[in-house]
Amino acid sequence: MTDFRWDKLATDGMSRRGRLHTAHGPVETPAFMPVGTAATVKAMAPWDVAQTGAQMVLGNTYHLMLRPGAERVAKLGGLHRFMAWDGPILTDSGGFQVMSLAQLRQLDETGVTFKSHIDGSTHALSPERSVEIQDLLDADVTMQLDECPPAGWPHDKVADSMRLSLRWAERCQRAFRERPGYGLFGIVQGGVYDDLRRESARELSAMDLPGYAVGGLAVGEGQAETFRVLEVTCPELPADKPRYLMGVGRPDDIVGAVMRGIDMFDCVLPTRSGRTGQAFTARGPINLKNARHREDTRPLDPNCDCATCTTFSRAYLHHLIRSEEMLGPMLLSRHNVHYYQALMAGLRGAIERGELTEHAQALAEGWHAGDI
Ligand SMILES: Nc1ccc2nc(N)nc(O)c2c1
Ligand SMILES: [Zn+2]
Repeated sequence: MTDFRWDKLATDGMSRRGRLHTAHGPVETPAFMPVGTAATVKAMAPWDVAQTGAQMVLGNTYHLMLRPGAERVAKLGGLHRFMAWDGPILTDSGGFQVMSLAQLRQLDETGVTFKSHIDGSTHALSPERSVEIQDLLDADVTMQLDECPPAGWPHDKVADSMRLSLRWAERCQRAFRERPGYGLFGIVQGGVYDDLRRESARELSAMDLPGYAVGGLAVGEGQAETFRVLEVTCPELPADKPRYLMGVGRPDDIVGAVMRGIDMFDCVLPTRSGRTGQAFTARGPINLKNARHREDTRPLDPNCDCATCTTFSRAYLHHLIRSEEMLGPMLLSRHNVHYYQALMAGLRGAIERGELTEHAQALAEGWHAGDI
């Protein structure tokens, strides 16, 4: 059984090309993890997800503890067998989802209690219970339970929240069941306050965890602030451990974050926007709902070799989305996740060649050129 570790293979400025080794296989970094919230990457079968080149997917403690239940998933053989994904899985710890989805939630030192958004039943999530749930799910990467302060909170409230998350990190580390190939990641908090970000990163670094996430971003602060926080935070994290920016983002967000030292990403954007007809292409995003596509026989993205782009015309995709046919979200989700994986593969190659700056420039020119 392999030990959980991240190998740094090359660097280019602040960016790194690496490889994460987990119980369920390797992950080339920089990596994008499609979000599989309720044990499915929405509208995609696991073989579709694998075909995009994705190696690791994300699951959610919050959703799975409510339905079908963590003990039930364990009884059914764990999340890998349940959803037929035999690659690595990272699960978020639930705190963020509770604050954004649950009703009547109460957060205090012990953890968070809340009512299910599904049936109103009451649940409690402590650092220990969150780690236990992620163990029951058999997640390769467990995320600490944390609090994600909403954008706009004042310094003193963010400081209290960040220090609570640090105490929860300690409790998660004590509760985590060490076994080869599995790791617990800490989550840096601190809002947009440099001093708090540095304190959180330094305290978590001292815990010598196998990986570090940067949380509390992608909450509406805007790209410039996101990048500024990364410029403050990443240098405070161990150079030989993977860094995961949670909930990010658009393609240009990802490129900028890789250039500032981030190795792992997850975001609902490629799947969620795919379901509404938005497609990411080398010439920027396009919306297939737009009437201009209704007789366009060209592929979605001539630079893309995915099954959607090599089989169907924009006219057909426009028809599917307009008709609200199930195949529309399926085909666009596949293309978008494929596009994100191709973006990551391009970034990995550019870092290996020491050409990330030029590569990022070329990508930005394409996106700004706009659709033809
Ligand atoms: N933008 C995000 C997305 C997911 C998060 N998950 C956790 N656990 N913590 C955060 O701060 C997050 C932020
Ligand atoms: Zn495509």
